[in-house]
Amino acid sequence: MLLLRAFQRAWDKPVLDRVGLIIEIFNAHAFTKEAKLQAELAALSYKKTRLVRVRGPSGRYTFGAYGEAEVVSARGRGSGGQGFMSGAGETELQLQRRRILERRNYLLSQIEEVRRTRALQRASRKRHGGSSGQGLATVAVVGYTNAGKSTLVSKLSDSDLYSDCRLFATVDPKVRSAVLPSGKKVLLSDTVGFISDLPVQLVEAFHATLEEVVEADLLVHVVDSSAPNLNEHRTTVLQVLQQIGVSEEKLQNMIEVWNKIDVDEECMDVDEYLDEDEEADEHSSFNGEDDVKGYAGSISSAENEAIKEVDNHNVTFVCDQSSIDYGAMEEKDDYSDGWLYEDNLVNEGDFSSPSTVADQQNESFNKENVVEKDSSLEHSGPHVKTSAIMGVGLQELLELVDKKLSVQDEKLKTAQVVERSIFERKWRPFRSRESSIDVEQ
Ligand SMILES: Nc1nc2c(ncn2[C@@H]2O[C@H](COP(=O)(O)OP(=O)(O)OP(=O)(O)O)[C@@H](O)[C@H]2O)c(=O)[nH]1
Ligand SMILES: [Mg+2]
Repeated sequence: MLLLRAFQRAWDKPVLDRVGLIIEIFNAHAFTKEAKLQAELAALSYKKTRLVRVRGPSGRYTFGAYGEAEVVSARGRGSGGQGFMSGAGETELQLQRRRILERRNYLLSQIEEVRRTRALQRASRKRHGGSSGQGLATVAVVGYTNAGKSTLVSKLSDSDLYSDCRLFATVDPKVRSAVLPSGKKVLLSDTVGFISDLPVQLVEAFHATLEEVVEADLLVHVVDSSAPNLNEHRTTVLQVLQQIGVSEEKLQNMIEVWNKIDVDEECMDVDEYLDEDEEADEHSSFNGEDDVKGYAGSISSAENEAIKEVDNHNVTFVCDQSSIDYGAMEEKDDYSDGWLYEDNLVNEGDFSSPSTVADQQNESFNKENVVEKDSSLEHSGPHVKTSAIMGVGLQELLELVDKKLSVQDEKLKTAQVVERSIFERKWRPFRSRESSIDVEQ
């Protein structure tokens, strides 16, 4: 934190660490009431831990987040003298904390209301969604940020969801309907992308969004197959899914989509981007300060651009689309051949018993992760290779979704029949020979 302030003073510009930057981006992309509430909550939780002593525009000392006013000194927190609000019986720091807490409680109550509304909407969708009065199954599309979830959902549902080569293009879930090859209608839920080391403030703030995932009938995990550290992305997504309470059964049943097969390397990787100056930081003269993660350190032109854009509330992720060779893709004859794979999730006997689905999938994934990136993707589970942007592999994906949902339907029907037959059986008092024996007087 000290280092951040030093940079801030030296450059006379706001300097953000990783968490701060992510929260700023969420804020900049929040348009709906729900997203705005959640982003403010995250910002507030972040601010609470970073209150420092500042001199306001009036010259009065108070506590605030650095960047709000001139930082004077962090000393004197909770002390008497100027730190006290006269007659209020609480220090300035306590006052600021109380204000944050009050606002936080208000936001939480609002978010709770949004959550209730969402639950009602979900229940209604489930009950009345289908044209025949039947409920609709929900398929949540999850994955690391920038994997291509929104592009995929748009293509599958023939709609136009916002997608962009930037961090967290989607900050609130959107539901669109799609028709499966069997003619069955389903709801596709486009969700917020995950990121490694998801700031704790964001996990809490986006809980309402994550509920969509927990409640879905089926999950589709979109992996950006062109990302240099896709293994890490994959692990992150599986871990977050477990953390938010997705059942092991649902994880086992999850379909994996290896997207962006048309490109080897497109966007600069999200983590590379965020972590780059962590590395730079290590080589800076401030080496050893461990609480600086993101944008402090030597500033490359791309990062400089990002900081400026955050400042203007127009955060952009630098991306080079020129590496995509669309012409070459169009020349290929048959895209559908070999897009669909259905290997077993875990090749029993090959691996030492991993404890969770995440472990299992990753062990399987890592085992095959040899030098060549393409082969690293083989044998990790039921998966479909797609290029969402070019509409390749979508039919295969829909077929797999169709198949998975009908298997689930069958299981559900069988379970219901078994349950009914148990409950419909009449109960008769148990009669044994002993019960007819007279008790001796
Ligand atoms: N080359 C290529 N680019 C793709 C493909 N799918 C998506 N993209 C691009 O990848 C970028 C991110 O796509 P989005 O659909 O916004 O990704 P997302 O997973 O929804 O991202 P967040 O909402 O930020 O989590 C955009 O620039 C898309 O045009 C694909 O199959 N091939
Ligand atoms: Mg998106």
